[in-house]
Amino acid sequence: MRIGIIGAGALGGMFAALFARAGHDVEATARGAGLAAIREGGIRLSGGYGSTHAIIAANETLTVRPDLVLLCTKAQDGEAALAANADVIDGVPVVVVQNGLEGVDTAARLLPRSTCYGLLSIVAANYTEPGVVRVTATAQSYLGRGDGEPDAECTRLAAVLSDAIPVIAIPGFRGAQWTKLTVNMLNAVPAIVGQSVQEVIADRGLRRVVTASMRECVRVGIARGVRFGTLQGLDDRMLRRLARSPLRVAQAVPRRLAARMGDVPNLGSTQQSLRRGQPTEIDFLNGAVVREASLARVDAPVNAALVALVHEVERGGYLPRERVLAVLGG
Ligand SMILES: NC(=O)C1=CN([C@@H]2O[C@H](COP(=O)(O)OP(=O)(O)OC[C@H]3O[C@@H](n4cnc5c(N)ncnc54)[C@H](OP(=O)(O)O)[C@@H]3O)[C@@H](O)[C@H]2O)C=CC1
Ligand SMILES: CC(C)(CO)C(=O)C(=O)O
Repeated sequence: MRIGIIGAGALGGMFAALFARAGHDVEATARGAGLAAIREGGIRLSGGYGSTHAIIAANETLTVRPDLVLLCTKAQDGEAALAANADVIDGVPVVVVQNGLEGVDTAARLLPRSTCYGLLSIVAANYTEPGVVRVTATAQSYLGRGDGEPDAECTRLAAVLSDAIPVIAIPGFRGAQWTKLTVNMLNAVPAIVGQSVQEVIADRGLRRVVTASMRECVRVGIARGVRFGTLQGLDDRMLRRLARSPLRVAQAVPRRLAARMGDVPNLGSTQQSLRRGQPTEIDFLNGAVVREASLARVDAPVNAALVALVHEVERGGYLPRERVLAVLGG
């Protein structure tokens, strides 16, 4: 199959290399140093899905109409990247590989003739240098759209994606996006202090802040009428319990999620942007919680404070852990 990958960074580079290894015909888009490196030396993938060196076509935009497109940019770049490729891909099925709540709706709005799905991935991929990706934790990924059962096309695409990594088609995709948003409460604190997810969760004080942001995310979801999807060992019942629990009890959830990442330090995708000197996706992660809270007319002070701290780091570098502890007043 001819597969177009828009944004060959961490996850996009991983998919491009794994689809090429599986015998698909891959064209990827990238920009700047990433594009130059892929054109010159291909993509070198290592880690959880094995090592492979993929020589693939790479351009600023797709030059050939594919049978399937994966949008793998950070959320803030999705709209511009789709618009730049719209002539070639409108009408082609699109899989949006993105965190946050908005990617699939954005793609469906920009590409009215395409059927757009979202892929929720808990794989941890580090884009260590241009053209080089290391998978530090493997995991099941989840494909879907909307609120209902997966349609036949979704099931077919899940099988195609499984040529690269294990993917299942799921019902209730919107609820699963909220569960993934809750998991992504793991991203902000490591990005603020410059440590791995595992280090942050091992730190009692920082873990309390991560737990508080997760609990707040779930409370906001409940206020918005969300039924949380089942993903990465979490489900609606568990998350509702987390929303009612004191932090001392609720911290079991981030602990379990970090344990599932294994021993290889995972920076998270937000901190990786910072290390490359780029703006982060935080307005689509903790920022989404703040926006949804405002729609539900409830407060989200922990998430609002974390968004502000990540923006401060974007401007001036990592902050001491005390600044994070101060979010909970201690
Ligand atoms: N990395 C991970 O482990 C995980 C990431 N995710 C989610 O997946 C999504 C992708 O994340 P990740 O792979 O880490 O992101 P990366 O930043 O590593 O990769 C995105 C790539 O897209 C490129 N890009 C941006 N705009 C364009 C454009 N207009 N044309 C061509 N290329 C473009 C970027 O280039 P440039 O470098 O120049 O900006 C970058 O190389 C995010 O929503 C993230 O939250 C989800 C689970 C795990
Ligand atoms: C699940 C996690 C934290 C994996 O790294 C992720 O989604 C991210 O880094 O954005």
